[in-house]
Amino acid sequence: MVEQALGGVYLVLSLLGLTVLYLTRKWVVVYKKGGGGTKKLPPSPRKLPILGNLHQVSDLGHGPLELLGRKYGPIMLLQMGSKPVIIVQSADAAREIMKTNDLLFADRPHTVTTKRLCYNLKDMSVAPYGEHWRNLRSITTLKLLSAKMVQSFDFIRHEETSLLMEEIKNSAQPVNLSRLFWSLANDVICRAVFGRKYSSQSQGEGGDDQFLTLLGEVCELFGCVTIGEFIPWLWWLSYDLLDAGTDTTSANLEWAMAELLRNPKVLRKLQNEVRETTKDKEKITETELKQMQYLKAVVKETLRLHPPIATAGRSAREDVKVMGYDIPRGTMVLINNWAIGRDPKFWCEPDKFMPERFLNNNNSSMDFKGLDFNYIPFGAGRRGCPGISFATANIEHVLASLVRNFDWELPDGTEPRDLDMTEHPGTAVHRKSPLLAVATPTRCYF
Ligand code: HEM
Repeated sequence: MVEQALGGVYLVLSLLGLTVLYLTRKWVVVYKKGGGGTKKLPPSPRKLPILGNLHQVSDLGHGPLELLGRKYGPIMLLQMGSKPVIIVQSADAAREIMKTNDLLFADRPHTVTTKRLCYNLKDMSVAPYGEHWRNLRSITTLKLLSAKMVQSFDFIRHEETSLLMEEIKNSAQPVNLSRLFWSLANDVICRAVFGRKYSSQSQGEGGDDQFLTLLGEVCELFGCVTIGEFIPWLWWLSYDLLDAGTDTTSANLEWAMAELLRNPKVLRKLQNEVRETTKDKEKITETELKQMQYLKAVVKETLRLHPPIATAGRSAREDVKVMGYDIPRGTMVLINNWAIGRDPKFWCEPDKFMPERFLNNNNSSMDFKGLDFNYIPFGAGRRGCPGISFATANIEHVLASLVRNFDWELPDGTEPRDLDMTEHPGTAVHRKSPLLAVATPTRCYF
């Protein structure tokens, strides 16, 4: 009996050993074939058979990756089960991917889920580089999200922001800003895309929540990752313009208000600028927003510390060398915007919220165009975000209105330094706990 049991264990162990040998050999083949000689691969933490590096970074979150990068350098190779993934965490390495070799990295990685839910990769954000993607991209940048079009949505931003102000004024305090921002961002984008909104607020206009329920269900489906689809950043790729606009914008507003509540001096400085610039005006228009340099610095600093898309994904279209290392065709590449925005080699006191850093001479010309690779919250190159103007117009308008019309404080006497800033990665990186704040309307309320 005992002998039989031991025999069984021996058999299982042997089979396991053979599987390990086979799989390990397979990975080696992936990385050695095609070039003739041995390839020079980026440094990599020690791997386990079958699992590779899965046990070290189970979900490829931006924080754990940054920690690992401190040991293995700005470009490293992780073996996530059977998938090799290159992690890029410095401005120099990002420049080589998104500028020097932009065309060779103009594909997105995809999974079974993205293929199924994105019309077999017909959606612009996941479409492979080629004619179909180029057509969608030019329609989007030249028509849907052109500067002229974004300007034409001005009235939508005004109406929706005024509704938000009214809701905050009439709500029981404290207000749940996280919920309000999500609903506002979704209403603005739905009105721009479909000409109507779908939140319960619009029930009287024949609106219903079915659409939002469907959107929620799609989010859930993307949340159900299968083995081999371990990469959280891919979730945001799922929804066309709709979710790209809603989730990122609301996350940014949430973090901006959280940082302002945590830094009352910054909040006061911003309020002074906004109130001074708009003191004779009824509405905040583009003209006033253009003059608000501190507001722009607050938005930039929020996107540096809390980029909603913390890691941007690309895929190598051909064998290519980056920083002297060989990257085989088809390899997935993750660019950690979050780590780059906090790199102490470039940013002094990187974890501190200091909008002033964007007003000083060295950084004042930094914008979102992806020309300076120390700061790429919207990505860069051919696949860089086409929604920059749409997003910033919305964010600046809402933030200016919030600090102009209300004084803000944390509920229940919470000290600013005690505000919980834990992140909750998902489609976009939001706060873990909803942001609650007490709003007191000011004399200049409109
Ligand atoms: C704060 C707001 C936003 C941030 C931080 C953001 C960030 C990003 C990033 C990092 C990428 C990947 C870029 C790359 O690979 O180089 C991206 C792509 C994209 N974004 Fe945004 N985004 C924002 C808002 C928006 C809005 C409002 C829209 C549309 C209305 C939008 C539409 C898209 C689309 C369609 C892509 C995929 C582009 C392609 O693959 O060709 N985003 N975004």
